[in-house]
Amino acid sequence: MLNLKDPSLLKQQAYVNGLWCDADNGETIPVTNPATGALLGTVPNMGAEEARRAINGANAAFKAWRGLLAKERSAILKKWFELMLANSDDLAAIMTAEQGKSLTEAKGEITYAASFLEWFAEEGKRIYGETIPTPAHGRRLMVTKDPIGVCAAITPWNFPSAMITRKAGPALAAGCPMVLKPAAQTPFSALALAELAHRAGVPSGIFSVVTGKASAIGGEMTANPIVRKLTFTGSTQIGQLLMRQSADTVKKLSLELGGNAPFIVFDDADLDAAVEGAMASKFRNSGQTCVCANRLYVQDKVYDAFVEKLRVAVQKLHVGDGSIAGVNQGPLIDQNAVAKVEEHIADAVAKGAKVELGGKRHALGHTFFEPTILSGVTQAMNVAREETFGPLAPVFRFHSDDEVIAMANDTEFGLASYFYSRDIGRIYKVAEQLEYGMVGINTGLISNEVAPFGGVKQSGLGREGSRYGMDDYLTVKYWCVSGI
Ligand SMILES: NC(=O)c1ccc[n+]([C@@H]2O[C@H](COP(=O)([O-])OP(=O)(O)OC[C@H]3O[C@@H](n4cnc5c(N)ncnc54)[C@H](O)[C@@H]3O)[C@@H](O)[C@H]2O)c1
Ligand SMILES: O=C[C@H](O)CS(=O)(=O)O
Repeated sequence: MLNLKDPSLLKQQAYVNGLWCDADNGETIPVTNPATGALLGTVPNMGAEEARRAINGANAAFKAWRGLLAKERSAILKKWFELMLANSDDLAAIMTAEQGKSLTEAKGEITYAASFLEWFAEEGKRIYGETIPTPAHGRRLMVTKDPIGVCAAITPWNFPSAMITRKAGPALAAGCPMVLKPAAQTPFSALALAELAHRAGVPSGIFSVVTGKASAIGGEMTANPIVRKLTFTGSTQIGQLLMRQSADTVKKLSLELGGNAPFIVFDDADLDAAVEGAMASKFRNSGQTCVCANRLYVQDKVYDAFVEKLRVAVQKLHVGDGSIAGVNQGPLIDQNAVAKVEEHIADAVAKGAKVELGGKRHALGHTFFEPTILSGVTQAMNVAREETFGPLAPVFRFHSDDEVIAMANDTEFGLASYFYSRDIGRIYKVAEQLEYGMVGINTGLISNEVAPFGGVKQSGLGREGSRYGMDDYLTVKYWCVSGI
């Protein structure tokens, strides 16, 4: 078992309407450590009935929560933020155990996750309306912004804490209750957040965590008319399903979906900086992030030098159990994830790519995989069209700016993109032509709480973080006052 400073943070029950509880039928689902396969514990295998109970509890608590002053909600969110930081070692240990990322990355995620609570604790106090110059005598026009109502959230396993607070922060700051279904692989991080929310004074029903049958819980969330907003982070495929399921009750949707990020290195780039950025973008969380560089495009004049520098850097990565000091590449989440990486490598090699480094399952076994570099990669290969979600760096060669912009945009995804150049004219031209929600220029790390995170095309709808992130939890009300 985990060696926590506060063992009470490891919860094996769901948190519904302020109470820790089991599934109605007593069923549980196991949670395992991907690095060892060891059983960490279990959580309730809940379904539609328990989800409905949480939604009803959220609805019952909504009026009082929205009735608080923004600064009163802010104080509770700030307390939650402080408790996350005060318990960051335990929260990180729980995350590393159930998700696999290194303790260093896990602690970084806790800080990142907590920053959304701090940010929206303040943003919630700045939800301004406006007056509109009247078009008619005797009338006054104005706009107020109101909390949208009960929100449902469904989150992925790769960032088990940040993907939750990036939703709960703005929702609660706006005055909305939230019912969350976390990923089955990483429920303990979500339940620890619920415990800290309780300690911070978040009232019963305002933040509930329902664990268990995804399709049953999601089915209730999408069909129940009390839920006015669904916010989802995960694959495009599931996002599309939830969008269809939400149509009958016309819910407001935030969708943070899949990516296929291009990482472009022009011949005028600082190559050492480009390699550093590629390492940060590609191998963070062992390549299991939605904004990972999925395709590395390098201009032909610097192609060989870049591949060699990248090889040197990748060789320094340390694969192992994320709880061990010095490890920076943990296991993949499951065997399906390993199979995806293997399939992308096999397909690329069969179509002419070369394995420059790695290329196979790691000697450690389980779901560990060798950090891998492929050269000679082309648009004809599956890795050019599909999100790998693993430690695979496929390097494509290109000749002209127009050619690489066309290749970079040749995808249904549009989340993150990156490029390295020191030519200001090229920087503006390329950034303006890339069809993505986010563009990293001379950097491989772009995520923070103050900037609008999100994509275009089939990478999603809406933005999270920043001042834009609050809009997704508000409705606009137009007042037309006559008889003045
Ligand atoms: N855009 C972003 O901010 C972002 C962030 C993280 C991950 N992602 C994407 O998420 C994917 C990897 O995460 P994942 O494997 O957890 O994705 P996933 O879509 O398989 O699962 C995401 C969540 O949806 C739930 N789910 C699955 N089927 C469901 C159903 N029928 N009804 C309701 N809920 C259901 C899962 O239990 C999980 O909680 C990748 O595509 C990645 O790009 C995107
Ligand atoms: O994987 C998706 C996350 O949004 C990654 S990030 O930490 O927000 O960049």
